[in-house]
Amino acid sequence: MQAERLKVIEPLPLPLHERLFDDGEQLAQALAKQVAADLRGALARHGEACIALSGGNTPKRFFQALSTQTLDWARVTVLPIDERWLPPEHPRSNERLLREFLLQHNAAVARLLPLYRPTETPEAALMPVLTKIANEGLPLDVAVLGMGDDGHVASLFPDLGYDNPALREIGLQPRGRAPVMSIRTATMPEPRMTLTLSAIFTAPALHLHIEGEKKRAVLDGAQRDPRSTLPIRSVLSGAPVTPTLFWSP
Ligand SMILES: O=C(O)[C@H](O)[C@@H](O)[C@H](O)[C@H](O)COP(=O)(O)O
Repeated sequence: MQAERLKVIEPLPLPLHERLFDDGEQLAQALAKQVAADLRGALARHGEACIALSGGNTPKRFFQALSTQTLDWARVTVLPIDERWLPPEHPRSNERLLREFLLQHNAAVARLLPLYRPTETPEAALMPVLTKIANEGLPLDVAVLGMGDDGHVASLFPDLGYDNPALREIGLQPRGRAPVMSIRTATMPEPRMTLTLSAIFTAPALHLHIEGEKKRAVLDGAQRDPRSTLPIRSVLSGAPVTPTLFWSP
């Protein structure tokens, strides 16, 4: 009798809608149009809209394109998805990034809900920030996530919880966890405040804005490997809606 041949079944990649562009400028224009449509839909449905946006370098062109979109920005609330614990005038501040690149032109009248407070540490400001975000910023209507080369999203880094596994639960569990947490990581120069996936996943419109081959390879690996522990894998596996990837080389 022929020995039974065990067929190795490759795990299916996690679901992800994909919109691919030739360059960052085309991506920025398309993402701005999509997000503007998402915001108009939220405004039509419930008279206001709340959007959470990642910081870093990638989103600058997108923010500039979004700032000129026509919609009722006065009824839009903007949150940084995370914040480096630095004053808003610091060049690395995500609040500064939003004020300089998004809250201009048509979007100048939008309301910003910053995560930063002038306290020595993010832990000292956690409860007032968490309360304000929970009461005035959630649920989200739109969230746009970036990703680091190491597969981090927001300020949820791969070493999250290395010294306290409970932190990994708080940050990466898809629901039922605190919406905001303070983060310390060996890979970044300053402590952070970040939305958790519990908060990010309240957005019915969830977009990933990722550029470059290196990040694409990290994303593909996390999408296909069920053993991946990268935070981006937690986004793809836990999101209640299928995210849309906006990618260019
Ligand atoms: O504060 C931050 O750094 C961001 O919120 C972070 O999550 C960002 O999306 C990635 O680090 C990618 O950053 P770049 O776009 O600069 O590569």
